[in-house]
Amino acid sequence: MKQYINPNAAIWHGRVSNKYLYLHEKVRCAPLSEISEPAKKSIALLGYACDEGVKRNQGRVGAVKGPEAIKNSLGKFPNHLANTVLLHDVGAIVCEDGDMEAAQEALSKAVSTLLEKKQFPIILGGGHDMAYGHYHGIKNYLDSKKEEQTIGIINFDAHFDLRQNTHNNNSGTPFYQIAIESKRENNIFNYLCLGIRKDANDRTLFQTAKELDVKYVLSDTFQIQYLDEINTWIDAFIKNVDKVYVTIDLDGFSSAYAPGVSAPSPMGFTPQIVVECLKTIIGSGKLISMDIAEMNPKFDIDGQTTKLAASLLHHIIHTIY
Ligand SMILES: N=CN[C@@H](CCC(=O)O)C(=O)O
Ligand SMILES: [Mn+2]
Ligand SMILES: [Mn+2]
Repeated sequence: MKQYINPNAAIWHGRVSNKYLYLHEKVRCAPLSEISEPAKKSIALLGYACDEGVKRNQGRVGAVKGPEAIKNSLGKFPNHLANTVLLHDVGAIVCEDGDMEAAQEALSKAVSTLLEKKQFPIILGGGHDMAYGHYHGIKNYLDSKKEEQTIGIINFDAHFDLRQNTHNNNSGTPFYQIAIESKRENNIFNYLCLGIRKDANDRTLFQTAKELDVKYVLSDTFQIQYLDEINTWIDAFIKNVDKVYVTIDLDGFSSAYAPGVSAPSPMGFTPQIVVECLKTIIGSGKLISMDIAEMNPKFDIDGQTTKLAASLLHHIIHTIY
């Protein structure tokens, strides 16, 4: 596959214990083609090293280096996974000659392959255009089972990413593209956004969200003191779908926590509320795949954003299994 690179073992390093105390000691680097159906539970980390969508959306580029930065940070974290749980680095999807659509297509195929091989995929980006490829990978996998399973998308984000793709596809259009395709195929578009900023989405985006029956929680309500209510909304959303795809756009976090993104949010949400919501979502047993988007090391300060992304990952991998 032209848009794919093998894992780079050199990025996994840290304290050496020789007792698997650290995740860089636990992780196994394996190209996608070498992943086989595991006897045990297995997590696969795949990069989406592409910021072409951010560039097309007039954003600040740099997210192409996001996946490696997150993996490198995660490697230094302690490993509390059971020996029976496997953790793989399966490399990254890359964008050749600005062909973002080919990268999305390659991502879609890679996600389907991982699900087919009974892995829990975690995709690390990269621009949020990866959501389009990621969603299709899940959908194609589920459709191949002919069980007509429905997918609910839960997006932690300051932005709807429902821009119309009249001029081009980019990091601001993935959920609009999914919505239009769902409509064409007579499928319900199940989309819940948590942390939407009124000062970062114009009136037409709110109007599009209304027309598409998008459920959302504004950033001023997406706070820990409203957790019970938020959990009620999440539960109600999940009840209506068979599988859940979670996507976390790092630019939804306050820039106090996540300065290393293309479009920072000074008044964004906290890590605490996201972690609590993730517990609810994972507890539902319906989470099929997830990603972390928009990591941009070029604008990070003292590695805070990579460390936040790695902390979230650490929490997730230790909660799902
Ligand atoms: N993926 C990000 N999308 C945002 C970017 C906002 C910005 O550049 O300020 C959007 O298009 O709304
Ligand atoms: Mn965003
Ligand atoms: Mn986004």
